[in-house]
Amino acid sequence: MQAGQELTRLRIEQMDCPVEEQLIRKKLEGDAQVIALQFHLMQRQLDVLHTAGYGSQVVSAIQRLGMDPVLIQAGDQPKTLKPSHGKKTLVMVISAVFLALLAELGAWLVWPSWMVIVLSVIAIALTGGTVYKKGLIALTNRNLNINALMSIAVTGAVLLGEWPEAAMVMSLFALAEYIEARSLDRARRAVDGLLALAPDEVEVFDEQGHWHLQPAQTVTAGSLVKVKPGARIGLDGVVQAGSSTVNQAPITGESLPVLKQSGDRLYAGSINGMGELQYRTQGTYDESLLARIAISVQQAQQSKAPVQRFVDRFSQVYTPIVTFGALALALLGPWLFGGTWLDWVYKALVLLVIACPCALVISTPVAVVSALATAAKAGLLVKGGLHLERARRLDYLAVDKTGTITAGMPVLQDQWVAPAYPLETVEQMAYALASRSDHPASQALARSLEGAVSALPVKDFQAVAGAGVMATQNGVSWQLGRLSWLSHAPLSADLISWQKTWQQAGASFVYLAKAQQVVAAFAIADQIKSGVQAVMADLSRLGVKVEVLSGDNSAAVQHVANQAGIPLAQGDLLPEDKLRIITERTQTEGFSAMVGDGINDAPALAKADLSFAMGALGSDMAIETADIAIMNDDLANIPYTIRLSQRLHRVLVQNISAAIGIKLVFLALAIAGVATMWMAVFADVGASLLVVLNSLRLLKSTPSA
Ligand SMILES: Nc1ncnc2c1ncn2[C@@H]1O[C@H](COP(=O)(O)OP(=O)(O)OP(=O)(O)O)[C@@H](O)[C@H]1O
Ligand SMILES: [Zn+2]
Repeated sequence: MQAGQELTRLRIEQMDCPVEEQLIRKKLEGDAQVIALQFHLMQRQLDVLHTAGYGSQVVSAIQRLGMDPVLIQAGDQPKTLKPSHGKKTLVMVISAVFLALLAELGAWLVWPSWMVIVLSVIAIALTGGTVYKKGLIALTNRNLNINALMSIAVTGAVLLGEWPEAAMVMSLFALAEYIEARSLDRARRAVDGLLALAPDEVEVFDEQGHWHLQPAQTVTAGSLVKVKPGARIGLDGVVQAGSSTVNQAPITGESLPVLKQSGDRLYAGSINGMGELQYRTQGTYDESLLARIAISVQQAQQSKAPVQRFVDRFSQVYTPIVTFGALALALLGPWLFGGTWLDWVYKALVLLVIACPCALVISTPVAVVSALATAAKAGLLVKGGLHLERARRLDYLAVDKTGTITAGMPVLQDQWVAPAYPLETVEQMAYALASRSDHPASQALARSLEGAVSALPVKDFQAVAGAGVMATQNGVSWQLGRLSWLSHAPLSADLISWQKTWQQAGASFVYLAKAQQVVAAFAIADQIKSGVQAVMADLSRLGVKVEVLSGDNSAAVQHVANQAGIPLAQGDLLPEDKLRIITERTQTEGFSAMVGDGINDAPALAKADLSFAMGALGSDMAIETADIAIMNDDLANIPYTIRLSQRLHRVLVQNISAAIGIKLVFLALAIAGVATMWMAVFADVGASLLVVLNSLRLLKSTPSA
């Protein structure tokens, strides 16, 4: 935000349909003081960036649209919203439909006309209030939304003396709106449920030595927090005392509880098992993984899928054309085709009802949000509807080795030390460098040396992505990492033969150099993750070509690729090599994706058409760079994403064809003069309902392999 600007966040209960979004957009977008608008329809939230001090004018502008914006204070948690339509509304709507039916029956049985009129008037009165109010506001803002169209249609029918028709239109519309609102609530709650996982209060140890309850939002980093058996964990932290199995499914999607003991990490939103735990918080609530996920999911809902953008453009053209057509029909119909003027006005009204693009407009966001919620439940953090919609197009997938195909927990196998060189110095220096890095290779060394040696004090520590780590001691430089980075001197015959032996076993190597001279080498071996072969077979069934791109030595990479059943593999790649290869593949192999876990993958991830990050629990890089973060480290989530994307696409196509198809059929019927007005309403709201319910299918059932 720049100086002189202000952000106002509003919760607007009435803003539950794209129709209202349009209304607000029209009102505020022309305003020079309003800099940017961000709609979160599913949360019924609007963020307005405006010049400082203009907030109250924004609020009153929205109030003039007949809505009640409520200010959201910083730090307010996204809360589950009350369903927008209660039992009372349902009773009213059902009575209205019943009365309207009775009026239709009465008209058919030729009851006295006053009886038919009274029944109709009551039905309209029961349901028409809000429709007329919203419709009038829309009309005065020169907007033809569904409420405006319905108001005109019902008024027109009354003026034509078609009382039962008018009652039927109004009550059917109200009924459908009711069901639609309830269905939307369901999709909304699925997302809200994800966001409202952390408890509001946690038990914190204070300076006076007491435990007391405190809002999770106000707990500072480094506090000691206690969590009771069965309770939700409120903040990210590290276990200090106690042991318990913790269900991390809400964060990672993995269904089995994980044992947590002293030193293990805990994540806000997960559920404690049978033991009591005390943990030290790492960061504040807003810095927790859960809060960051919540932000991503919210942002994901805003980035529009291509289909949605098409729909937006379509409806911008479609509604004015049909509305204009209706007007033309009413005015010119009697002249051109004969018939009474009233007949043609009626036809025009039917056309107006059909003109509503509602079904089309809501068909995509509900589907996308439902799919996002389902993905999140499976431990997939998708950063935008766009990515989910495109995943089905995957032709090529580059995978890195360490941490993606392998477990990323290598173990030291053997070490080689230059003849006559003091072993103790090697070990102490290796430990000093390795213990400062979180690269899997360094971690393997650090683990094996931990406790056995003490680290030498070093200065100027530095990590070079895809190469290694370095530092100085007494002015001499020490390096730990890949060979090509730390030395160009020829290797001794002894080291070469030692290397050969371990290369055949598929080991990876890390070298230690003093002033660019190799003084030691370490062979480490990592295990391939279980189930990788099955995932690869699955991917090839889905028509995806897989290739390993790794920074590790080619022999080790080939070894792992063979085990995993991946035919293509390249090793010895620098981060910029990975980037170059991905750039080429996006041109030659079609839609190209990349999955990786380290900072050495970041440039390539950013370049790929679609990027997955593994092990999001470990590295921030994953959440920041990748389009889709796989929280639970499970590669099977990639074919899962492709299938979910295919389902999403099917639903979107079904929705759009149903919405347009139904409209076209009734358009034809209306022009032929066969469609009555309530049939048109049925078609419009029926289509809306159909697409909403169809979209909600994405909330259920997981796509199976
Ligand atoms: N921090 C580090 N500590 C020790 N060695 C490192 C470090 N960073 C890189 N290396 C060395 O450089 C090589 C390449 O590292 P890079 O991170 O690019 O790939 P990788 O993790 O081995 O494999 P992948 O690309 O499959 O994840 C490693 O195999 C290792 O030998
Ligand atoms: Zn509609």
